[in-house]
Amino acid sequence: MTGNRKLRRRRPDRPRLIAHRILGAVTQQDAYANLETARVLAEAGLEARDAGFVTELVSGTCRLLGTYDRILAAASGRDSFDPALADALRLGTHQLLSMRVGPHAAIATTVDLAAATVGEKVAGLTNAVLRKVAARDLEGWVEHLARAEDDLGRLALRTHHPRWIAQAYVDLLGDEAEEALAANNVPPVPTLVVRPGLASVDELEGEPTARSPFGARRAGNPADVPAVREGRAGVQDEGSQLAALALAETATPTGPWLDLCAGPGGKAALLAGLAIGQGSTLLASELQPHRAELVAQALRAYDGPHRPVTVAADGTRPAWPASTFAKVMADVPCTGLGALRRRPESRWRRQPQSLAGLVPLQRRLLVTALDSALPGGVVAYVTCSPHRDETEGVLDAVLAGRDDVTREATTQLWPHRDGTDAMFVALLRRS
Ligand SMILES: C[S@@+](CC[C@H](N)C(=O)[O-])C[C@H]1O[C@@H](n2cnc3c(N)ncnc32)[C@H](O)[C@@H]1O
Repeated sequence: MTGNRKLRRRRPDRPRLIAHRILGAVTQQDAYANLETARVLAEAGLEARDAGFVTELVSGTCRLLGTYDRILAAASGRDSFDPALADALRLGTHQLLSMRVGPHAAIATTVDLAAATVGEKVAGLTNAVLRKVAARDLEGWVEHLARAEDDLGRLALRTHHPRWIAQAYVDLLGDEAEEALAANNVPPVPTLVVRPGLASVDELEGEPTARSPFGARRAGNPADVPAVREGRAGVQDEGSQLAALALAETATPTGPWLDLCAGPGGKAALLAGLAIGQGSTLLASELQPHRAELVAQALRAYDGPHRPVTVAADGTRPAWPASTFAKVMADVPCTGLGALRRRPESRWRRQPQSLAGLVPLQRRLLVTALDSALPGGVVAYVTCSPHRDETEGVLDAVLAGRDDVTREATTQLWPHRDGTDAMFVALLRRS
């Protein structure tokens, strides 16, 4: 590269530089794309149009990351790149294949970005690889790569999921799996929820949710809604609202309520208001102190004699006597395979081995939840994953050893059927 050509290199534009920084935090430091985007944009002071461009660039790139990596490998003949170069190429690929950015602009701006963030030495490689990527559209690439695949591999490629997740969906849904997987590629409109007794649904300024009487869908920044800013409302998927409602509406003896795995506090915030409405008090318990702090924040607007209590505690070693609670929410840590619409990078980060680590914990937490319930009390076992190992598998293993528990109802929600996260809810009554 001569000195003259170096002088002609443009500085990358700020939105693309910011998108590159956010993507680096996601791919190299395990940040969550949506949280990192919100954090960086809050400080960046970009115009709304540029902020929208960054959000689409990052979330779209993360959602199709595995597909783009396969395209880049095929286009370059290389299995790996310097991490910062890989991120620049991924962003360029998303602009070429999934955004309305012209090929010349997508390639030229990505070459500038790679040169500025990695070094002038990668400019030629970036240009050459992206020209090859631009030779096909996304559908063409998927068809090209699918030639070497079996049926499951083709389904995974077409819907932009890793093979093991496509397999789990096929196991659950058969022919309906493709529709369900495709629904994970459509980002949902944010859903807001009131704290019962503290705000009305009208105050959410959105379209009321179909099944939860406490929610409304509203595009835009939730913090623009006064009730959200004041802690009298929050953000919560309708499926999560329905899980809390199912427990709250089940007839039980009188007694306090427990949320065993409460962080960051979505279900606890709804349950706390519903408990107050029934003359009860919610104890919200969460293992991680910083997440317990988020729960306390979510519950901050409640007051009065039945106001909720938050503690940081290990749910497998309860800090309360057995047989104490009328209603127990066990919303256990899970793979989150049911919330892929809202967490764009999650499908590529999770591995099948994640299940092996989570299932024993899920079983232990369910045992504690059941032991914590009063005779006649009800436990809601909830996952935001439809994976059989985390749902029916855990129930089978735990309930096989207990004759004091009756299964009353099971619900599996799906984005493509219900417009919610794929939340699993089982109601279990202790005798
Ligand atoms: C699926 S999230 C709960 C979501 C929450 N119910 C809501 O609606 O916002 C699971 C939570 O369980 C917590 N957790 C993990 N292990 C735990 C344990 N041994 N005891 C209690 N909580 C635990 C995690 O830190 C995480 O916050």
